[in-house]
Amino acid sequence: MLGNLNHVALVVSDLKLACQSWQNLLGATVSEPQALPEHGVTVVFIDLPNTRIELLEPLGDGSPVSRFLEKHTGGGMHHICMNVEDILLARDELIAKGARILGDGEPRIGAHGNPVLFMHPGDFHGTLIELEEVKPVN
Ligand SMILES: CC[C@H](C(=O)O)C(=O)SCCNC(=O)CCNC(=O)[C@H](O)C(C)(C)COP(=O)(O)OP(=O)(O)OC[C@H]1O[C@@H](n2cnc3c(N)ncnc32)[C@H](O)[C@@H]1OP(=O)(O)O
Ligand SMILES: [Co+2]
Repeated sequence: MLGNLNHVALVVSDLKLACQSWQNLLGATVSEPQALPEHGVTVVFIDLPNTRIELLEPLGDGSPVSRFLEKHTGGGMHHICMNVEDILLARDELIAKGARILGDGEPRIGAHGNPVLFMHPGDFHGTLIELEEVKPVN
């Protein structure tokens, strides 16, 4: 089922300051901030040779990362995202095996314009997992 690591997501309390740290200390190239009100976050991506880092800041009331930030003052690692070729097939297989899909169970469009789903961290030993549908190029 699993493809490449798509991104590792870090929640930060101040996106502008976090971008400056990654740029100035690590020489990272940081994308322009993208507001995703439907997901309650503002996001930037940092491209690495083999994957991406996603920096997340809460956006609006009821952001899914607000409570995380309250518990982890200053921020921290929030989720990992892996590619799947067919997200509905992956979802149905996971449900059949007893795993819980967050939200209403339907994929939503993520930051890259692809369908995404989140799995309950309780089913993965305390790690929040995102799956993103990425079709193979050939
Ligand atoms: C899609 C756009 C973009 C992209 O990549 O394209 C993004 O990635 S947006 C990312 C933000 N969106 C989400 O995270 C959506 C899925 N998340 C959720 O639905 C919630 O955050 C949820 C259910 C994981 C937690 O909700 P909430 O914080 O309101 O609940 P609790 O604080 O009560 O937490 C319940 C339980 O889960 C543990 N928890 C929470 N967050 C994490 C985490 N990031 N990693 C590991 N575990 C986490 C929390 O500690 C609680 O555990 P418990 O044992 O019950 O105390
Ligand atoms: Co993500």
